[in-house]
Amino acid sequence: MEEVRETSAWVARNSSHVTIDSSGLEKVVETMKESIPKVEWDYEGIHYFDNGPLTVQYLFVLDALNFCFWPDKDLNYDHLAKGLKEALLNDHSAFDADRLQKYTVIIAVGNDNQSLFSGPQLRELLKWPRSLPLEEERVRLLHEVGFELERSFEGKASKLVESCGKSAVKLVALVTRHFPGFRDHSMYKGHQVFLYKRAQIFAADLWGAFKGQGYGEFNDIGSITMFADYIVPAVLQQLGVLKYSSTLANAIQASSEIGAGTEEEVELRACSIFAVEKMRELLSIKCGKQVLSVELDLWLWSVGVQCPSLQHHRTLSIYY
Ligand SMILES: Nc1nc2c(c(CN[C@H]3C=C[C@H](O)[C@@H]3O)cn2[C@@H]2O[C@H](COP(=O)(O)O)[C@@H](O)[C@H]2O)c(=O)[nH]1
Repeated sequence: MEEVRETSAWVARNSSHVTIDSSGLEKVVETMKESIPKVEWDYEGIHYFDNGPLTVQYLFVLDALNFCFWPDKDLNYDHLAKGLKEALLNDHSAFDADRLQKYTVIIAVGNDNQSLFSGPQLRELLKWPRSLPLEEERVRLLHEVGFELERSFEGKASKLVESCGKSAVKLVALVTRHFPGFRDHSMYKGHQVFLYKRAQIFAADLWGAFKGQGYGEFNDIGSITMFADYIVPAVLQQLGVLKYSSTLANAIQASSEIGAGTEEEVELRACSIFAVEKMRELLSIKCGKQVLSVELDLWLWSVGVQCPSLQHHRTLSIYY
């Protein structure tokens, strides 16, 4: 993911609101000298897994919807992973490409209070009692996944993965080429910046779930960067690796929304990618330890979600 690395580095070099504190970074690396924290993929035991193509379909649907849980304070990633797992256990064809194109949202209600749309509703699939954040977008993205899988990959996410010849880089390129909803990029000070959070986490989820074998075998897993979400930047800030301008720090503290595509938002995400790359480099130079960004990400993310007081930035976005 050279373009993710390069454009994030450009943002970090030109940033106005977020900086990377090299002494903070060194301190964190110092604490990791003895042992690098290792977190098992699915340490929570919440994902569907059957070691076959249905798991690939599950992970692709999961990562198509893996964004923006915070507007509902009771909702989080676990609900999505578990809800989709349960749906699949109840009905093995729930994520068939034709079915994905039929999920609906209550957009309009008729005079008799009946939904004007038939078809199963996404929130029923997830057994969520009220509307989901960005629900219309979630339904639109499900349709896009179903439509394009049917059109180009015989309806199967496993075919998409098979066509990448064990390359995570190719997988990310193919996913972003075929599925516009995964094209996570921004304009920043006149430069196009690539972040590709959901496309990259799909490759990482395959790698983690299949333990680097079968559908999860990638010869270039080291090319994937961390996944720029809203949890890891907050953890990096808490660890003293990221420093925010006082205006940005106050906005996050006050839970004010940070607009999608603003300088602040792009910097929070891009500087996180750059900081994790630096952390990885430093671990290699100082301790001779080779770590993957994916492994650092999973550790940082698990620290963040276990800290209920963590204040993260709030952006309405379909990308993370
Ligand atoms: N950087 C990074 N971000 C991640 C994940 C995951 C889940 N990965 C699973 C795969 C295997 C593991 O066992 C994990 O269970 C979700 N997120 C992001 O977090 C946010 C949700 O937070 P909250 O609202 O508190 O649930 C939201 O932006 C979501 O997209 C990750 O791994 N890394």
